[in-house]
Amino acid sequence: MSKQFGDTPVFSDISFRLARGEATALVGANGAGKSTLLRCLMGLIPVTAGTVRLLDQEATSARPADLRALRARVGLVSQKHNLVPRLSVLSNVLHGLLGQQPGVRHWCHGFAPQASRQQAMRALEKVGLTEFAMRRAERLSGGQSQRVAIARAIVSAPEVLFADEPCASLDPSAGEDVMELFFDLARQDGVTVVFTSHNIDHALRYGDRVLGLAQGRMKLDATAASLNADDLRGLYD
Ligand SMILES: Nc1ncnc2c1ncn2[C@@H]1O[C@H](COP(=O)(O)OP(=O)(O)OP(=O)(O)O)[C@@H](O)[C@H]1O
Repeated sequence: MSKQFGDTPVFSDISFRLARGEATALVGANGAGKSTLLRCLMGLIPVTAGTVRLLDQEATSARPADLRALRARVGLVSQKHNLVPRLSVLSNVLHGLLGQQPGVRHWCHGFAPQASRQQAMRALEKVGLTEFAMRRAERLSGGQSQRVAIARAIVSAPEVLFADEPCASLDPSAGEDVMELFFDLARQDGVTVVFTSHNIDHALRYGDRVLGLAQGRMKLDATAASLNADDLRGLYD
């Protein structure tokens, strides 16, 4: 596939396959096109040429309703947690169910069906934050907020998780905790993960496979076990 904004190409003629249940690290310098590629994979923005097949469905030509159904099977963790600050932690986790069950009932925990609240509490349990369920999201630390964002991403039991620099805004220790937690949960449930990172060590440690974007091309596509840090540093030259 290829993607350009106006006349400016971001990447051209790239092609790759993601294996189910595997974690793929997407690396490359600032502006290489990692976030753009993730957004294309999720069908949030159109590709300029080529196709994206996601979970055995053609995402690029899907009708809006089919695309919505497809997105409901996918979770996203972004660099900034994007929680709604004035709402409770539990309400924020419930927002992860909006793709499957749209409507105001999943906006605020007070209106949510009991089954959904239980589902959200189970997700909070997985990230170790049940005691914070009723706390306003604005009163959490950065690390706690990112864990809530992970709970929001996994509450709908997605088959694929996309993570755009999930620990970029965290200090090294909190970042390590978030990465460990994220990958533990993904592996337990056999979820397919694609994550972007500027941390070469994380890419090699948490990725089964590494894709490297540079100069608009996929310069690297290999198993993490076959790569060393210098192979990845070459992408930043
Ligand atoms: N909506 C947009 N309109 C025009 N250009 C865009 C748009 N989004 C991204 N770009 C451009 O596309 C290129 C790739 O950006 P992208 O954010 O995908 O890179 P990245 O690899 O994720 O970078 P970083 O590591 O800094 O987050 C950049 O040159 C950026 O300016």
